[in-house]
Amino acid sequence: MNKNPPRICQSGISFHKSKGQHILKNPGTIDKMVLRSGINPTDVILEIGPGTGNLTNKLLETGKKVIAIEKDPRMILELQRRFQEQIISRKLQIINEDVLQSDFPYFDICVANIPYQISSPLITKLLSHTETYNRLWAKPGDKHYSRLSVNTQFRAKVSHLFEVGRNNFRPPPKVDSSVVRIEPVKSLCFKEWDGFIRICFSRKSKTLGSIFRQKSLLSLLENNYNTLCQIKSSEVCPDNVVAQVGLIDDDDEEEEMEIENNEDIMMKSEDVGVGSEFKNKVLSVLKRGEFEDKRSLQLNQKDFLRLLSLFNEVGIHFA
Ligand SMILES: C[S@@+](CC[C@H](N)C(=O)[O-])C[C@H]1O[C@@H](n2cnc3c(N)ncnc32)[C@H](O)[C@@H]1O
Repeated sequence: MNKNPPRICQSGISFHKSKGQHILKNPGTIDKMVLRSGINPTDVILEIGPGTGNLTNKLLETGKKVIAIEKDPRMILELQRRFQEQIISRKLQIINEDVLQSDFPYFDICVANIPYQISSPLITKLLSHTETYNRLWAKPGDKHYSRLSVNTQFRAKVSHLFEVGRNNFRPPPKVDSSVVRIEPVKSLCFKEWDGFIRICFSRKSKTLGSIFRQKSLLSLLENNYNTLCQIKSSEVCPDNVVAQVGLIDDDDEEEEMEIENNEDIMMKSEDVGVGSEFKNKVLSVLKRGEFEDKRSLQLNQKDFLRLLSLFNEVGIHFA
């Protein structure tokens, strides 16, 4: 006999715990989730696992476009029955797929009551990372703190919003839940940020003063600087030229890179010798921000942003 029989709960559909089908039955919790998710006026919303559509309904009430990915065909039929009008007016798009196997459509914000079984791979997929959480959220001073931590926290801000007790679900799961907001940060050019962070973490144990004194690095930065100055004076489209002098390849796998040994960087750096004027410019930025004697392992997100903007202020760029 089946010890864990499915229970009939809504519109004649039996919910399977094995598929993570715990339907939110408390309208207050749904309202609060939508309210606190911080949806912007132009956002396209992605909902993962809409089930019978209780959260979908509230999301549609915001007037935004909703794209819902659901694996269970029985739920799809129910959604099609419940939201005929919104499907016709293209306010709701339903995709009948396993979210872990499907390519994400374009979306600005993801609001979902996600199935517990897939929460880890799903969040990993959402953040496009495969690393462990320790490394993702490590802070300065933690043993896991690395270029990866800084880059992930650059891309996403994570905050805990509120708790939802297990009795708000039908059937109730074994544990209470948390509503968490994972907010991708879009403001800065990631390529430039990543180029800069790679350099800062190239020799973790060294001070920034010693890293930025390396001839190969100074020569590379000076080449970039001169090219940008030429672009400015001749009004050539900067994007094209900056791409040609791109500092460092996008290789997220390498956590630590020794600049001295990195042929990739050396190859891109034409050995033109470093003018002392340029070297002074770089060192004066470090001095101005009091970064010369600091090590990357001690710095947080704000410190890195401040140093990058000090470099940018004097025309030094990293992408
Ligand atoms: C926790 S229920 C949430 C239902 C509804 N959104 C609510 O708030 O009441 C999770 C839903 O995710 C669906 N689901 C489970 N695994 C999935 C997967 N791999 N891809 C897409 N949907 C999945 C289940 O069928 C179920 O409808």
